[in-house]
Amino acid sequence: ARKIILDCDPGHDDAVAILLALGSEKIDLLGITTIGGNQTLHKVTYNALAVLEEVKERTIPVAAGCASPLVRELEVAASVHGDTGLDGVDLPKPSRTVIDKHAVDFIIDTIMEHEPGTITLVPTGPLTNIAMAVRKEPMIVERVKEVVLMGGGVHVGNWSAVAEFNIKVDPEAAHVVFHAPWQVTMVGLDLTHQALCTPARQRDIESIGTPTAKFVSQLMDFFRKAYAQNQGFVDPPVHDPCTVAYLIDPNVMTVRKAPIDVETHGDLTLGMTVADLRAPAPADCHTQYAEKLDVDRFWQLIHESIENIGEGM
Ligand SMILES: Nc1ccc([C@@H]2N[C@H](CO)[C@@H](O)[C@H]2O)cc1
Ligand SMILES: [Ca+2]
Repeated sequence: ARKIILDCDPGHDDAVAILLALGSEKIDLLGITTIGGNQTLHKVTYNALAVLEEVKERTIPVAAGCASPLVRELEVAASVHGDTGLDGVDLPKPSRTVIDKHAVDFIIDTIMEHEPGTITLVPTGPLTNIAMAVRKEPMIVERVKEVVLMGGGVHVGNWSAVAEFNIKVDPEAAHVVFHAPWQVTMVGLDLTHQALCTPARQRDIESIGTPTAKFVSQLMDFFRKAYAQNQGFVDPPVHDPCTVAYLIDPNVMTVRKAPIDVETHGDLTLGMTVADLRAPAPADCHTQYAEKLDVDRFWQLIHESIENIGEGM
């Protein structure tokens, strides 16, 4: 199984990414690290613990990370995730708390304790924790198998005309991550906007009939309303699980190698991920982005994970 650390800011779609990972035997979720993003660090950390509690998962370590971006002030996405960061569901009270190690140290220690090339980092929020880990222990760059992140986009934005939220909240951190010489797969909005939770997909999930299925459906009810009101979508795109789906089955999406850089100064373009598509990617290109999603396969993976979770881990 693919050993991953999920660095997230739950967040409705982050919650689905957690469940997709938990329910797949192809994924060995070594730990969850949290980052201020969709909501404040305290709220998203509570949410991560509560999602695990919801499926009776009480062993996977959860480590809290950075409260705000490297340089800028934190900007949350309450318009889409609500005041709690996971509005629309009654969350169970977590029966445990975070480990006493900071997320940045958890990331570094886990990578340094495992054989080189075995750990995959899966960031689905702002990239502050990942950038801090690279700066504190540069050795992790060569030891990590790869980074598969939800963020950015090629010619598409959701937090400005051209920038995606996770990148725009902390562009300096994103710049560090995209420039470190490791393999980065950017699962951006051009891909994730294909992962729409239509009523039919939601009904298919709910038909599984377990409390977890109901929980996910309730999350989607809120997410649909928030996305319709604030982003003008008919159905909400579930961004974050696309990263985990790619690790379960790489055929679930096509990827294209291209040099990708991050705008950290522009007025109109701050946080834009700029892919250079003018020529074939150079041989040593270490960045690629996801283009086309096999939508049915994606939702099949989600369905299977929720079924596998059954009445709880
Ligand atoms: N409008 C909006 C803003 C932020 C997010 C969160 N940021 C990423 C998508 O931009 C995902 O990780 C998701 O959790 C989703 C929608
Ligand atoms: Ca997220």
